[in-house]
Amino acid sequence: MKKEITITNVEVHDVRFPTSKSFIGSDAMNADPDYSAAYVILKTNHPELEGHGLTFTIGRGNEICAQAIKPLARLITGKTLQSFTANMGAFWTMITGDSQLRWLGPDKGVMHLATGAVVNAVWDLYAKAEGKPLWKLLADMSPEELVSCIDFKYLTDAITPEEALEMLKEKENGKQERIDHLAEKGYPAYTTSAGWLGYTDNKIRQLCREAKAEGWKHIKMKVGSNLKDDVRRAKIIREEIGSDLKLMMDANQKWDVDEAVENMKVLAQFEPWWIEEPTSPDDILGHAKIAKNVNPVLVATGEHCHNRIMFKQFMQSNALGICQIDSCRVGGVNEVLAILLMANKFDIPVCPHAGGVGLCEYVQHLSMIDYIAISGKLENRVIEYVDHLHEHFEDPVIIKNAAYLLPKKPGYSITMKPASLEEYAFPHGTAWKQIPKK
Ligand SMILES: C[C@H](O)[C@@H](O)CC(=O)C(=O)O
Ligand SMILES: [Mg+2]
Repeated sequence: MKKEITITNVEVHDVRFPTSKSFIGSDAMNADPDYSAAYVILKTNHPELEGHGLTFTIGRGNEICAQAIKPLARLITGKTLQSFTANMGAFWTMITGDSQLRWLGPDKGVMHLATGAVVNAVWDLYAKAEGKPLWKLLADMSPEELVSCIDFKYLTDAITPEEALEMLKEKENGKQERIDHLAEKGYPAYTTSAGWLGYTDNKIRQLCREAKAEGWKHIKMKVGSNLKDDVRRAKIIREEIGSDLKLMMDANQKWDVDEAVENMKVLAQFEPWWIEEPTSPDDILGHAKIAKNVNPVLVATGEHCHNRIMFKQFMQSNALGICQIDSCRVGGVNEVLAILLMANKFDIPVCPHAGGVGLCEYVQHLSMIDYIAISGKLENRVIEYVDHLHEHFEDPVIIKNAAYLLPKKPGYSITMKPASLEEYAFPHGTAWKQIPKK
């Protein structure tokens, strides 16, 4: 990075897509989500260079996230990008450690969602300034540089910086081969788009048939409405996809612990690979109990896991068989790196959450860096794919043969088209003009 880059202003946009109209994204808890983004643009002293980031919400409440970004914006406005990139770990500690804001967080709730948007926007700016896609920016870092991005506070009983360094050094060998592999084959993906809960049986049947014909090998369905419906829908899906394809189930926090175990005894006949969010995402011991009792079905969670410390406890207590990192539920790239390293230490596959707007664009970079530099593995790892709203991004994901292709353009792939930002601005964008506000 040759020129000095100063963040001169932070724009915040409340962007919402009326996905609830067609039940896109619907599940047992979220019957009518409007996929939304509290969206940040970092303006700099170089008009052609901006950092973009978002945090995902599902409609009402997006404005609260947008508001929460504003006090964080104060912490970075007027500062140079170089003052952050000189020590990305210190940057992250500064953003999450403000002595007056920290009563609202840190590491949880709206403040942490807002943190994810701002931190990711800084990483996007960093990657763009270096002319590299985010995965490449990270892949080009030395093990020491990667470790220095992470705040290990509260984690050292599970992983120390020294252990993390060792792990990363071990994976230095073979990095280029893994990049070449991704360039040729892409990173395996699964689809959630066939099984939203609000879809009719016929629609699910049709979408599963299409997904199989398109070459998808893994399909996720929503469960948790009521057991009879779950069984009927699972039967339809298995009829369409046969027994070779992997089926995953997502209850979106619907059940109590014992109810989850009982329901999974019935749903086990459909041979799900995992049951996702079977109960409250905060109930670590509950997940451990479920995991013990539904084995060999794995328990997956993470899209509502607030922070690295909770992930640590899920891993330490065998409560998690699949780790579903979320790119902006936690505080952005720095915190995700910590979670990826812990998952590697506990030998837990990472299959990121991407059911939302922009999440596929984000998480492809995270899984790719996991493969290239951290776990070095693809076995039992798939990135979620939802087939919605990619047309609003400048550098949308590309899926071929049920795999994400390696992103090539500089940045974190999260820049939305200006026309989309305008059209879907809430509440005054043209897309919202004819729609009654809920
Ligand atoms: C409300 C979202 O669509 C949610 O259902 C996504 C999700 O659980 C997933 O992608 O997994
Ligand atoms: Mg889910």
